[in-house]
Amino acid sequence: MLGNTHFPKKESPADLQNNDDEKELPASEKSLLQKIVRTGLVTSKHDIEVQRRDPKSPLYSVKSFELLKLHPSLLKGVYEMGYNAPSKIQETALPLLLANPPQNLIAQSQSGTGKTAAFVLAMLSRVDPTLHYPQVICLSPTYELAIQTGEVAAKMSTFCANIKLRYAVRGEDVEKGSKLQEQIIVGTPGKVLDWVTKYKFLDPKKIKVFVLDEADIMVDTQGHQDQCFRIRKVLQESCQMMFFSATYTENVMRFANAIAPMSVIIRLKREEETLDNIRQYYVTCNTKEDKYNSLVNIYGGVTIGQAMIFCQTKSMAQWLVTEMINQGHAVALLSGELTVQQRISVLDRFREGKEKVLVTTNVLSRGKYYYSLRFIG
Ligand SMILES: Nc1ncnc2c1ncn2[C@@H]1O[C@H](COP(=O)(O)OP(=O)(O)OP(=O)(O)O)[C@@H](O)[C@H]1O
Repeated sequence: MLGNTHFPKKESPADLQNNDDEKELPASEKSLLQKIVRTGLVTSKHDIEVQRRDPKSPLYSVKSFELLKLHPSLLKGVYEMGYNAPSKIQETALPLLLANPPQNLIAQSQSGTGKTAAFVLAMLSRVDPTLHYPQVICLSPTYELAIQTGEVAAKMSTFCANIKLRYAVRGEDVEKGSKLQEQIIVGTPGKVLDWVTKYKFLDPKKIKVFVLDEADIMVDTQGHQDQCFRIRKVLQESCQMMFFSATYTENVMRFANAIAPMSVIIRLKREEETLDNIRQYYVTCNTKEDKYNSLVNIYGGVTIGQAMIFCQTKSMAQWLVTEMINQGHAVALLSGELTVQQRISVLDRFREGKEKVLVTTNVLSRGKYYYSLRFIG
């Protein structure tokens, strides 16, 4: 029984409590949300900590992208993205990632500090565009996170016409017996493992760079560690391992050392969390109409920049989208039935502000949400 009267005017209404005791968002969802709502780099006041096997070996850090001697087309892509200078983690990570002979790197820093941009730049500069077979594998824990990484790679390689990327995620099919021609494979562990070991769409011996991103989320995901190890096992010993994580627990480090032995380890201590623009509440409702009314009330009473609405079922999401469109809202639906390209385009439109409301099922969330609203900005 929810209606206008039940929605709070301001703080602390009896029937709308601060939802502090709600279960923590799944890490993959939190990470994705952070990427979507983020508008720029998270800067850090802390110093980088570096662990090397030989502390006497020189450690370079660069204050400009020019000093990295990147291919001009790649440098142009970096500037086109609006990056003027390397972030703190990039200052130290990039010279290590690009050094010859290649060396393994384990890097930990919180979300938003520039890890993705760092390893994407390294991946792109290690590729030989004249060779038409996979040379880089980059693993992400979920479909959506893989797409985010692929998008960064696509943007950064705008001026590198001959570098091609292929997603190895659910819904992407390759004709049996064929061989992939793209130099970069970005995907989830299960799909990549299938493509490498079961279908042999690519030759693992030709992989020069193996990237493991969001490794802390993988550690917590059933089966991912094992799948990563199985892919790792068929790669050459000389393959450069790049291991990235937002946190630095014992489990993550055990995983890191198994995937990327003899690594240089770099860490950047965490700044305060930056999600203070997200507050959580819940409203108790009995029917979907109640929930819809509650939603309408929220729209009536609160100034909302953008909202993400998580629904438990596809049919609920579809129903809600139709109702909201009828009310004149600019709404997008992100559902499991969309193709990779369609999902990318939906997320892009939302990020660009063309759509004010994103309704989604557990495509974006692993939790069980009933109209879990998330207001952004
Ligand atoms: N050198 C840079 N200068 C300006 N902006 C940058 C730079 N490097 C990255 N960014 C931007 O900062 C934001 C965070 O970067 P990035 O996604 O690489 O961080 P991250 O540590 O990988 O975080 P996450 O794991 O959440 O993706 C992005 O919007 C990215 O485009």
